[in-house]
Amino acid sequence: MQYRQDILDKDYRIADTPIYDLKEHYDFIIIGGGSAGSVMANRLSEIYDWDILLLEAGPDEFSEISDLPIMFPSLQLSPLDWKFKTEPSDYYCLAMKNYQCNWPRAKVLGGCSVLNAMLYIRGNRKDYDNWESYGNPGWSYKDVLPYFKKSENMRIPEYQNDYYHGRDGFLSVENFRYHSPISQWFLKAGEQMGFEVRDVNGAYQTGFTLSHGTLRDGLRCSAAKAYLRPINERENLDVSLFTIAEQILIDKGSYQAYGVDIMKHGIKKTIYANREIILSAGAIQSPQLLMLSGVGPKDHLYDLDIDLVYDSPGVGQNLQDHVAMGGGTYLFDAPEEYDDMGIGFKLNKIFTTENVDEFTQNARGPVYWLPEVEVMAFVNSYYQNRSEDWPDVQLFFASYAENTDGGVFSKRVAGLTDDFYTAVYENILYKDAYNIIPLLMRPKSRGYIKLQDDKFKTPPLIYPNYFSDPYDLAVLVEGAKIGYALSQTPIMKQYNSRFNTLKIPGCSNYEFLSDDYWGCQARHYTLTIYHPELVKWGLITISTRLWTLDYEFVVYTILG
Ligand SMILES: Cc1cc2nc3c(=O)[nH]c(=O)nc-3n(C[C@H](O)[C@H](O)[C@H](O)COP(=O)(O)OP(=O)(O)OC[C@H]3O[C@@H](n4cnc5c(N)ncnc54)[C@H](O)[C@@H]3O)c2cc1C
Repeated sequence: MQYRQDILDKDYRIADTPIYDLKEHYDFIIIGGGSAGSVMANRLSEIYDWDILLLEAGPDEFSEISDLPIMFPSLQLSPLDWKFKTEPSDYYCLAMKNYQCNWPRAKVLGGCSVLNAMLYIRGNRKDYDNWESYGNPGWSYKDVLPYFKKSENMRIPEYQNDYYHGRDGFLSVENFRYHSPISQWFLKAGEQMGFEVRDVNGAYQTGFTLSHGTLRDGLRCSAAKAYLRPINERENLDVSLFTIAEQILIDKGSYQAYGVDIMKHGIKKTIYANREIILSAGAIQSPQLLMLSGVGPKDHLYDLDIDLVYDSPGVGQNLQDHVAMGGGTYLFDAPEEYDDMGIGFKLNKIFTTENVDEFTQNARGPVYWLPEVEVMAFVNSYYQNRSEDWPDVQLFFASYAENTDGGVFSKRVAGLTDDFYTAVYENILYKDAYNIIPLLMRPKSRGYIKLQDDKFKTPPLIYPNYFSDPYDLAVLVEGAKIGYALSQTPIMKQYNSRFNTLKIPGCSNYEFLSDDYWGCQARHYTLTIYHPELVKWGLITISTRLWTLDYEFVVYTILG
């Protein structure tokens, strides 16, 4: 890394405020220095008169790895991951060890933006408009678009002057610097199926695109890099790393949150807020901390001997996720001009001294590659009104598959069992292959989160209840079939594209590639696309009673 001082970024790193330098009072205390917390710290500290404290349980990011797009999956299950797992199920995650899916969540300044796939994707126009129609002024598409533009530093030349994009924001957006030629096949295949190749963050969402990334000069642009490093000299902002907020202190009479008990390097301290406490500890730990602080379903808190502050049955409920189906592996014959290393991702082809030199000395090459999602598409399943631009399925196209990495990334992060991997991939190890992964845009199934005990360090119990609404499985199957149809387009057939015929163990009694087979595959190779959320927008204006949030995301009192 001595050649890449830009990655070390020494002058702009965030200094950790030692515990003995923390003040007793701040105007605002932000719990969780992830994507949301980093933005809040930046925006609030624009007001010089306000003192801000940002609390983050993890360290600063280890940029040597996290900055490199090719290393995307490697930080999962590392010390920067809380390493959550779903509770065992007999209906989904069946190909995973102990029937539990991994649910990575980052423990680092910048939060999940430090270990995410860097894909820059906005929500659909109609979703925002629906939120507003449920009684949440300020959340329509026309209202949120200016904020997307304000936050964005669009660096893709053709979009820089586009109405839908901004150039002056903190978060830079670029194309990935390296692509496999297969990415062009995917785009062509989309066109051959009648889709447009377009900016899916622009006027219309339905269509195909090369993935846009939250990248700066080809490297990851985490929320910490985007929003915190540029303001590292603001004197009214303290950032306390390695700091766990263990409890939010709430006055039982006024329901006003007034302080936070923290633990840093084994030392406890209470810090008080003059104005607001902002809870941005992510989708899992925000409800966990609320319940530990006495706000949650009263029976559950009673069972765990947690002192009830406010009976709020909605806390931990309404859990939903963009669930996906893994295992959409298609083999193909690489054109003759490519040697036996093929043209997609192969583990032994990437980590070579040549590629490392190319990266360190010329800032080029496969280190700048995100093979997992080279291209993405938003499409309508059979269940969705196709005249509307409101797709219900997203497809990820990877110039890589579980067999091409020898299981080093994919098997490990998904938690696939050895038996599953052996049955489905061992006979095709390192053969040219690509993946198509369908995921749901608007799942109907709802899960929940519960505490195991009254301690923050004990992971909460996560029940995603994937496919508890059968509609979700039906839509996902349709998404897989659209992916399959794409594999049969003339451009893909030109390379003898064919589905991996090694059957999923547990699904062999179903006719191969029938709807039942696809459904069985989804229930075995169930994948989180890492987007859990719990906010119930329909109730948001009264949700200060349920959730401590209102539509302005003010979190400082329970009753609004
Ligand atoms: C593997 C992966 C891939 C993803 N890919 C994409 C993608 O390509 N594109 C995309 O848009 N989204 C992606 N996401 C989702 C996206 O990154 C998250 O939705 C987003 O980062 C969540 O932001 P947040 O601020 O709500 O939570 P987080 O970013 O999770 O931040 C919460 C922070 O709070 C800290 N914290 C928790 N509890 C406490 C406590 N008690 N005290 C102090 N600190 C605490 C945590 O350590 C963490 O840093 C991905 C997520 C993952 C995990």
